Formats: sequence, C-alpha cells, structure tokens
Amino acid sequence: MSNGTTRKHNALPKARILVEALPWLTRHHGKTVVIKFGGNAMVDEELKAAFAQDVVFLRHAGLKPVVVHGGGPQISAALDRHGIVSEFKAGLRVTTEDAMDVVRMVLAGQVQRELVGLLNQHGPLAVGLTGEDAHTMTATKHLPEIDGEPVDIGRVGEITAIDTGAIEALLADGRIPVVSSIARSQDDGHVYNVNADTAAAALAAALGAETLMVLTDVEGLYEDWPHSDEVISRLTASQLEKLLPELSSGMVPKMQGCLHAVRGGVRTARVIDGRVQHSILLEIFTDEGIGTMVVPDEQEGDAS
Ligand SMILES: Nc1ncnc2c1ncn2[C@@H]1O[C@H](COP(=O)(O)OP(=O)(O)O)[C@@H](O)[C@H]1O
Ligand SMILES: CC(=O)N[C@@H](CCC(=O)OP(=O)(O)O)C(=O)O
Repeated sequence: MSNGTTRKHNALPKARILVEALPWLTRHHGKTVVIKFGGNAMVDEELKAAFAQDVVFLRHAGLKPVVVHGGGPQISAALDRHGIVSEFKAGLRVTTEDAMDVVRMVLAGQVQRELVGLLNQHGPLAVGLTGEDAHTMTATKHLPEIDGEPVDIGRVGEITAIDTGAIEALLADGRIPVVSSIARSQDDGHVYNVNADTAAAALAAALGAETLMVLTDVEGLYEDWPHSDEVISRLTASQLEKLLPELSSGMVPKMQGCLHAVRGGVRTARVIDGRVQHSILLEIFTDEGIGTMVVPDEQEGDAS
C-alpha cells in the first residue's frame, strides 16, 4: 500500500466515529446543555483535563454548554484546615456563618478558577460567575424536613429565582459560563450555600436546556444501593418520583434535581460516571447513554 492509502486506511475508523455522532450533534445543534461537574469526579488531574476537552468539543460542535460545578470534597478539606467539622443532613452540608466564608472561597476562588483555567487552555471561552453575579440565582434559607420536621442547617439556600440574562449573554457571545452554586438572599442579604446538583437542575430548567448531564463518582443510579451495582439505565419522571423517598445521601439532591429539570421542560436529565475519561463524549456516542437517563413521562420511548 502507498503511504497515502495507509493513512486513509488508518483514518477511516476515525471518520466513521465522527459520522456516528452526527445524528446526536444535528439534534443538539444550537441547544443548551447544562453539565454538572461533581467534586468527587474533580479530584483527578487527567479527568479534569478530559472534561475540559469534552466541553470545548461540544462548544465547537455547535452546542451551548453551561458548566455548574460542585466542590464538596474540596470544601471539606478546606474546612478541615480551618478546624471546622463537616456535617451533612439530608445530603446537604450544615453551613455555619464561618463555614460559608470557606465555601465561597473554595467554590468561587479555587474550584471555579481551576475549571475556567482548564477550559481556557483551548481558547478564550470560559467565563466564571457565581449565582450572586447579575442576580443569576436568588435563594432563601432552606429548612429540609427530616422525620417530618423542618431542620435549621444554617446558611443553606433554596433557589427562589433565576435570572438567566448574564448566562444567555455569555452564550450568545460564544462563551462557556462556569457557575458556582452560591446565591444571595433577598430576604436577609446573606450569601447561601446551594447544593450544586440543585443549582444545575434549576439553571437547566430556567435556561430551557435540552439536556442536564450530572457527572458523579458512580456509574449512575443504582437500583438497590449499596447492595447491588445494577444501574437503572432509564426511568420516567413518575417512576423517579416514586423512588425518591428510598434514596440516600448525595443521590437525593441529584435525583431531585433531575426530576425538577425534566418536569421543568428539560428533555433528558442524565447521571453519568465522571470517573470515566471523556464520559460526556461517550454519552453522545451511545444511543442509550452510559448512565441513568430520566425522561419526562410523555416522552417515554422517544428521548435520546
Ligand atoms: N441509589 C444510589 N445509586 C448510586 N449512588 C448512591 C445511591 N444512593 C446513594 N448514593 C451515593 O451518592 C454518591 C454520589 O453523590 P455525591 O457524593 O454527592 O457526588 P458528587 O460529588 O458527584 O455530587 C455516591 O458516591 C453514593 O455513595
Ligand atoms: C448545601 C451543600 O451541601 N452544598 C454543597 C456545595 C458543593 C457541592 O454540591 O459539591 P458536590 O457537587 O461536589 O457535592 C457543599 O457544601 O458541599
């Protein structure tokens, strides 16, 4: 074979792979995709770099990615250094006033900066903001119910309003917004800690996003966690609603968020394994996806 023929031969599988992605890319062209990057998937340097490549790929393929990031493990480590003990109730961090200063510093000053830096290695694309900026997210104090009783867990916020103006302006300018899950309250002027899954879901609904992708540190929603590793690959909003009371820890805000998103008009909400390199692109290249997909009731059998 001539050199040219060998090169063509070697490149053909790559061309096929690109063509395989074409239906997905066509369907999603111009659509907004909100991607939640979890703190647990964020501890590995290679994973973070691959995540940035995937997001930039989506942007260049004509989608409008919006990144909402977590930082649970990073916040816990920083609180530890400040001698503040981390405690969670109903899957949410009990956040004192002092802890809130640390949460804000870590999310906006450390984790967000790092992600913006990684994305911007590929061009002048990413712009970081928190929910405080341009009133993107407004919150009120959240009192989760535990055993039927409302419990005070400090400066933890529940989103009451979203102003998508700043994010939409950035998207229209071809940028990739990177949002930290912090919101200001109009009631008392304080800054509140919002769970990043909740923030991503609320933003996805408010933006009228096509898809919410939640990257985490498990394969998806396990049917009988922690006893089995059977992943539920697809479920409707109603099926998820029935399952919610049985869920525990970090999966609670994640799946509540997915439900909120699809009920709010998002076509699919997916929980995918952020420990797998290029999990976002893998999700695109497989028809049924690699994790758990939540679809609105009326769309059963239709979404992909
Ligand atoms: N049914 C379930 N399926 C999968 N994981 C579950 C389930 N119930 C609870 N979990 C726990 O939820 C965790 C994911 O939530 P979390 O730690 O908050 O992740 P992240 O940092 O990505 O937001 C998993 O690592 C697992 O320990
Ligand atoms: C109220 C609440 O729990 N806020 C979270 C915010 C960060 C987050 O959600 O990070 P992950 O996505 O990495 O879990 C926290 O303080 O850990």
